[in-house]
Amino acid sequence: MATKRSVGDLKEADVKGKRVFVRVDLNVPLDENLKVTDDTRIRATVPTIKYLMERGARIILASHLGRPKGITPKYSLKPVVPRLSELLGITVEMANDSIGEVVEKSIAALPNGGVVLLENVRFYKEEEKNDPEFAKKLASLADLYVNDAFGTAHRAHASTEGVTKFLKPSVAGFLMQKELDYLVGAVVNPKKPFAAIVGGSKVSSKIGVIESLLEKVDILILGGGMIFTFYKAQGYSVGSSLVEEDKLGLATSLLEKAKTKGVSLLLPTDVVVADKFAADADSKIVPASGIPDGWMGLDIGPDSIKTFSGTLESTKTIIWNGPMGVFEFEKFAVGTEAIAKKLADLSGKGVTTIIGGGDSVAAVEKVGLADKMSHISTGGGASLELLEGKSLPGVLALDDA
Ligand SMILES: Nc1ncnc2c1ncn2[C@@H]1O[C@H](COP(=O)(O)OP(=O)(O)O)[C@@H](O)[C@H]1O
Ligand SMILES: O=C(OP(=O)(O)O)[C@H](O)COP(=O)(O)O
Repeated sequence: MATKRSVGDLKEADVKGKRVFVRVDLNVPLDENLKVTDDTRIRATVPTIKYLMERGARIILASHLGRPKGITPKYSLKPVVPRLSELLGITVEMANDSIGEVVEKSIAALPNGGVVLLENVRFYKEEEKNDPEFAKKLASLADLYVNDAFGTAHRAHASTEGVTKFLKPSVAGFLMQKELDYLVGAVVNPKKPFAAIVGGSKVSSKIGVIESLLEKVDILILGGGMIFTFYKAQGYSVGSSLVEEDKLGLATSLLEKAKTKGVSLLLPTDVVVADKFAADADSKIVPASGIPDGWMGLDIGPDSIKTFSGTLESTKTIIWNGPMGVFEFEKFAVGTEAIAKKLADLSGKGVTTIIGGGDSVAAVEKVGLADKMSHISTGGGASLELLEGKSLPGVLALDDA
């Protein structure tokens, strides 16, 4: 496994009275009223923050939320503050920016053990560009750097990678360490047969991962928004379903590669289609090859659930990232919930089950099955890239142990 695990240890850092910049992943799902619908990622940040609070550090939290283009109020991190404050037992202060004078003033006023949350770092385009000037500005806010954002460790951005060039020491937080310890162990030498289930909506960033997954897994099950690019590549009509037109060639070559490698690549054979993207849409079940014009696929159908469940029976390790459908709408949550139940059931029979990703974990939490799984990971894309054998830039950038 290329990703290093022996990263600098937070326990060796002297933090009393120091300004500690902690990159966390608070990219949580919000509903239309901007209410947090799953707090897994917030809870996961608590051990590192509490540890620093107890040792008198002055804590500066930074995160992104969503994929905003410039300053966008609906992607503010403000909705996270009440739950975070409750979990930490203090009032977390919210800054209105992530760099600059206002932020510097809030930090100067922070008492030992105090916590300030910076506004969404992606409100600056420089964050995703990993702009060195922006990274320098972030670095200037603090005396040391802790990366606890495992969910964003596969992104080489200013607050996950660039900042470490200007702020030392740069060490891993407890969540980062825990995720690496578990996932590297579980995927380097998985018990076989090994299956990956990939769905969700981040098609363009995850379809590329499939190529490497075909080298690692025995079974690959696809669902969610991922499938329509594969259908279209096979000449099926997909109505108004989510399709990445520029990935049709890649989809065709992946189907070929799976055959050559002897990997069972399973696509749903039936889908639940909707006449609009809404909770109260009209819906019907159609064969995968027959999505009518004007309809969009929002869930996998009952035959697919049956086939997927049967196939998973034979496995010893399963990693799942990306919901099977738009589970936020009850009507289209059936496939995701059925797969969650299947994995919980297999977990009880000794199969290693790993669920990763903000929305996938939210779906499993929603049906109350999270504690039945072997490992709940705060990273979807990050855990898939680890599985591919890739180095995670956010981890590579940290000091060596
Ligand atoms: N068929 C589909 N069409 C559009 N969106 C979908 C479809 N199936 C699932 N999704 C959406 O995918 C989103 C989660 O995708 P993603 O971010 O890739 O997962 P994760 O956060 O678990 O990594 C969910 O909000 C869900 O509604
Ligand atoms: O939610 C995340 O990734 P995930 O959906 O793959 O788990 C991370 O916060 C990274 O977000 P990004 O994929 O917008 O860089």
